[in-house]
Amino acid sequence: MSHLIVVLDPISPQRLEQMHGLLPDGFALETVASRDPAEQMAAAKRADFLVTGDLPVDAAMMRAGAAARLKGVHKWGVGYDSIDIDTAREVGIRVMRTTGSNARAVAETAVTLMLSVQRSIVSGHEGMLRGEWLKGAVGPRTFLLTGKTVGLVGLGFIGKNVAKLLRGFDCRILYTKPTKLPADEEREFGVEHADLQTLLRESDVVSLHCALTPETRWMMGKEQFAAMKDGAILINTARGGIVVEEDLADAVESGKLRGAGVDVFATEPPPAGNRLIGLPNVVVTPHIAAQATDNFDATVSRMFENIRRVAAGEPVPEIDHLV
Ligand SMILES: NC(=O)c1ccc[n+]([C@@H]2O[C@H](COP(=O)([O-])OP(=O)(O)OC[C@H]3O[C@@H](n4cnc5c(N)ncnc54)[C@H](O)[C@@H]3O)[C@@H](O)[C@H]2O)c1
Ligand SMILES: O=C(O)[C@H](O)COP(=O)(O)O
Repeated sequence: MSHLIVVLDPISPQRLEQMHGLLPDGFALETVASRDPAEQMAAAKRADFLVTGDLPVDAAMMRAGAAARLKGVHKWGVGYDSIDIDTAREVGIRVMRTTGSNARAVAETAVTLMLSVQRSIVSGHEGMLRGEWLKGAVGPRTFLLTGKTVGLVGLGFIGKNVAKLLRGFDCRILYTKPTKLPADEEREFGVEHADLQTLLRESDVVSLHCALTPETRWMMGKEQFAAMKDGAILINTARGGIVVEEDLADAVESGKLRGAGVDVFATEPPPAGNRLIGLPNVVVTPHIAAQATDNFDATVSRMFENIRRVAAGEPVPEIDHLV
């Protein structure tokens, strides 16, 4: 009997062909061509397994899927804030992810955004495209990353990779998370634990690397930006819902913060009029931090293996198992 895997996010024909090449025996693969909720719901009703990147799998889809033939939902990546895992548990649908699979890619993006803002790369580039030679104007707004204090909010797979990448920059690295790392791990990654207030007060660069949860939703707002160092920068490659975007725009516009690097938005794609897009020294990217063509085959193979295991009644490795 063939099991049907449906990928909710639209993907290119080339990627789909690559995925077909990695499909285990006894499985068929389809994608949904649009982000239309009715088509997403129809997919939940015909699939044995759903794969989702950023498209939500909500309670209604879980229930409709469970009433039909849905057995599992696999997050393509790590952050599962758009998957209703409470309902999945209630209706007996397995939820999985590929923990840590994109940590290096996201860490590289976070450091790239830090450098882009510190070194005024994008404002210089945009000036050149407009035919303007901004050497004199941009120069005074250009700083080193070397030697700065970087505060990491969250120090899991991604935060640890950021700490490793920053080694060559001789930064002081602070981190905050609910449980402190053992001392030998702090030494290994060259990081010092701090509470959020201390981290905000002392960091030149604050970079977010925690999940979006009820505790972290809107965690970075007016009060937190006011507590940051004058002229500091904020990097967000975690989730848009952690940051009050209007407050961040105010903090940059007022000059309190010197800039920001933002890969993720509260609503994606961000609606027209989002103030972060177009602010000088706010570098924005379309949620691409996790993307790395180099990782594609390995991530897809791991996802398919997890799904194959559920279909065969075998355990999924603890690290990828959510529900
Ligand atoms: N932009 C992207 O494409 C992209 C890609 C991958 C992951 N992400 C986001 O990054 C997040 C982190 O990924 P990861 O693989 O490092 O996950 P992880 O689970 O390994 O690490 C999360 C860290 O956040 C910490 N944390 C939890 N609550 C916290 C709080 N209230 N304050 C501070 N820290 C807290 C945890 O202790 C842990 O250290 C994901 O949940 C996802 O939302 C974004
Ligand atoms: O959580 C993740 O792994 C990343 O944000 C990638 O997920 P996406 O498919 O939502 O971009």
